[in-house]
Amino acid sequence: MGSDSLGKVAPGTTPLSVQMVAYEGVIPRVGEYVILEDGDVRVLGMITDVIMGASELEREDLLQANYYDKILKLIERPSNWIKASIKMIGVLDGSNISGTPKIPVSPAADVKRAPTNILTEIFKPNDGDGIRIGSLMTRDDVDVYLDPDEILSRHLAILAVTGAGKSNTVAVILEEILRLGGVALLFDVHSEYSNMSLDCDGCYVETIQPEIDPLTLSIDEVAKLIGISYESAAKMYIFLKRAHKNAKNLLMREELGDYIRRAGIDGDPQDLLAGIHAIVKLSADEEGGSDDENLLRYEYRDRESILSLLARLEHVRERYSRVLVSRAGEIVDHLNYGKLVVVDLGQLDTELTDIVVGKTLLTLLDRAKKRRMGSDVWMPIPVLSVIEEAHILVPSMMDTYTNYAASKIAREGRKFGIGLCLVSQRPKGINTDILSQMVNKIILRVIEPEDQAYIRRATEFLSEDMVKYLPSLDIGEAVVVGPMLKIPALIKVRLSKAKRRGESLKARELWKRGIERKDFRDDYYSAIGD
Ligand SMILES: Nc1ncnc2c1ncn2[C@@H]1O[C@H](COP(=O)(O)OP(=O)(O)OP(=O)(O)O)[C@@H](O)[C@H]1O
Repeated sequence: MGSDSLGKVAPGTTPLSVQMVAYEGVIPRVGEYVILEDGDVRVLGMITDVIMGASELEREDLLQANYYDKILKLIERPSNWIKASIKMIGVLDGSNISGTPKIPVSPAADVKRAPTNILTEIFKPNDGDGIRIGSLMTRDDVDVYLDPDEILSRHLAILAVTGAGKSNTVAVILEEILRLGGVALLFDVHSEYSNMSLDCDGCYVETIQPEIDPLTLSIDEVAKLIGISYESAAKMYIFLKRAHKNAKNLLMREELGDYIRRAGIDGDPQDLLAGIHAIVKLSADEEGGSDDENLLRYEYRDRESILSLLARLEHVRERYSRVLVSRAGEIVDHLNYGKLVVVDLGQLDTELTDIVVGKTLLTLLDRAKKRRMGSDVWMPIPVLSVIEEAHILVPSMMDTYTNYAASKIAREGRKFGIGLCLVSQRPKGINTDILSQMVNKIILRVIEPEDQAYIRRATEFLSEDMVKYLPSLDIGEAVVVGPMLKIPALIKVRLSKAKRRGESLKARELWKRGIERKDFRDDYYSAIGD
């Protein structure tokens, strides 16, 4: 028996799985890659389960531990045996893998630990360079690379319970994409990545506070912003649509500023939302009977809808004044090669976040399409867009704007160079159609059986055997499936050197620092003279 020999195949084999019995003293590890040698045929497999027994203790009538003590006194050590289940991955030709064998491997075939050089060859980057995500969980001498082409064209989901290492995985992937000169856009819902620094030469990160020029909003986007739709409030929607159209016409004729001034509201003469607000306000003041064709005509019975629309516009303009900025540039204009743009959404509520993300994704796709069609719009492609907290923005039970935009990118992004990466701690809360189009998945620890079942249903390459590992994974350990890897793998994600805000709190250290600095509330207020 060589040092890499683990055991022999036990009788009762199938083309898809076998059991092995281990040599004495050898304990195979779950997740370990093995090679089954059957004559000239070499089959790569993975150990999916290990069971240990003790021959002298296996009589059915040994129902009390005292019996075990008595036997152990006689024999000192029981003769332990180990059996392991092996799932077949494919037939090996050198380091090339084809499909699973068509006939079962013969009993008593040798089972050996897969050699490092073969595994290194399997997990190395395709065209000389790739995304170095970490190493095999059972073999830290084997680096694992993901194929960026596949991530960009078949998308990616990173799923796990909180604290299992999702954000670190995102940081590693972004760092690697930028190292390759790539372009990335991250929607940072909790300001976790804002102002982070990445560990890669020549790459850079820009954190932007989102701003939207109301002029770039479609009528449906404005309606969403003020919380109405044709279905929920038909009259208001129709009045809004007319005001939107009239404001645009006035803006083109450079007359919008007059209306904004006449209405006595704050606003840049180019601010379309201020213009809509002005038109609705003047129409309310005129009680529907104005001769001015740019104002809204309405019957007295519809006054309630006009007043309600006015109240909503006032509320939205006041609430979102920091984001709705006339003449603001597009977020996608910040993208560049070797650059990560972090959109800091931490200060925004869910409704506005949804509009910013949905609108930016659609602009991204639109620009990429135009560039592809040869129009002279500049846009660096391909771009990986990352949505954190995907269960909020791309939910299964609600019709959000981001849902619409993400599903368009999931379907069409591949053709135009827009990849999507969804990150979530509540997989079952994500829209199932979109999740299943994230063909590549990195799944760190997932405990809830419902989440596991949901992921399983939405993942083409994920077997039951692999789902079994999910609850027991340690921080940073992950099941990785999809065409970004040649074969599914259990990996340990490497720790990124990026500095982020979202890392786990070190409570004792922070309290100690506070005590040392005498950082107490009363001292603080007396120091600032309050
Ligand atoms: N691969 C890893 N190796 C070692 N430590 C890790 C690894 N991944 C994450 N950690 C550590 O675990 C902690 C949590 O990681 P991280 O913030 O990435 O988890 P998360 O799943 O994104 O959590 P949350 O859902 O709360 O955002 C961090 O302090 C991080 O340093």
